[in-house]
Amino acid sequence: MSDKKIGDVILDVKNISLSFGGVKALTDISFNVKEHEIRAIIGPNGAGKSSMLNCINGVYRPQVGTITFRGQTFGHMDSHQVASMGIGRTFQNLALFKGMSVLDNIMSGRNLKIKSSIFMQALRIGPAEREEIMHREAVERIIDFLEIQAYRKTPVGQLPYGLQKRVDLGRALAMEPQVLLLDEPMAGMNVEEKQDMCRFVLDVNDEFGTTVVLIEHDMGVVMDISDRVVVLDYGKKIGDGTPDEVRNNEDVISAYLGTSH
Ligand SMILES: Nc1ncnc2c1ncn2[C@@H]1O[C@H](COP(=O)(O)OP(=O)(O)OP(=O)(O)O)[C@@H](O)[C@H]1O
Repeated sequence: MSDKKIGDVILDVKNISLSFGGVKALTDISFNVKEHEIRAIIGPNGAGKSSMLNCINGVYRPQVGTITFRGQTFGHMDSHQVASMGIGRTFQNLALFKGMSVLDNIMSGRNLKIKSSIFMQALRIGPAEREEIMHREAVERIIDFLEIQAYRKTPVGQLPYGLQKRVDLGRALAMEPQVLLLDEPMAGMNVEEKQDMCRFVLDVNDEFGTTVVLIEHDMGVVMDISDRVVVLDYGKKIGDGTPDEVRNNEDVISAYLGTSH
């Protein structure tokens, strides 16, 4: 990859195990993510990728293990706490407000940052008014950055799928996360949409310095944009390293790259 500066460990996943009844979704998974890195999690269907992301973002509660984010260790936190700490996410299945405009959807991502009371907001008085202007400016910057100015007022449900995914990214960026979790950001996209999304992920990483953790099935994309890759298979970690190291790992080749993915 480029000569960008990778920092210290920002997110440290240690010995995570997660079961659903008798199904072991994750067994003793450890890996870390360094500041400013693009870190991919790959693996065949059912390998445990989404489960891993959902442990980090507080949706699932692992039975064993810890996650340390910027020096703070937790076994489990709820999604709201995780988001407040600076871990943002996009969703595999879009969870946007389809009837609302692009602008309002991205604005909704700033909820965590809004400090004034609902009462002051409703009356638009004093600090609430100044705050609204500030949030609005931040959202407009994101809209410019993602090149969706032309659709600012368009209801999200009327946009093509690739643009909806871009709005989803915009909403996650609106909370100014330090770490961004992307669950299959290019799934269902055509080649051109994938290229655009790749460019935006790289730009977010480069221009905002945001650390990115992504699950992605498209191996070309993963190998192109990731600094390091962790590979899961049947809930276990079978590989961890640079794209080249992972590409040449025998276990990975037989478990994953040899399949039809
Ligand atoms: N909420 C749940 N309840 C029960 N089993 C679950 C749940 N979530 C995941 N699992 C099981 O845990 C295992 C790992 O699933 P997970 O969705 O994390 O894999 P994945 O690698 O993300 O797969 P895919 O690539 O198909 O999205 C699977 O056997 C799955 O059936």
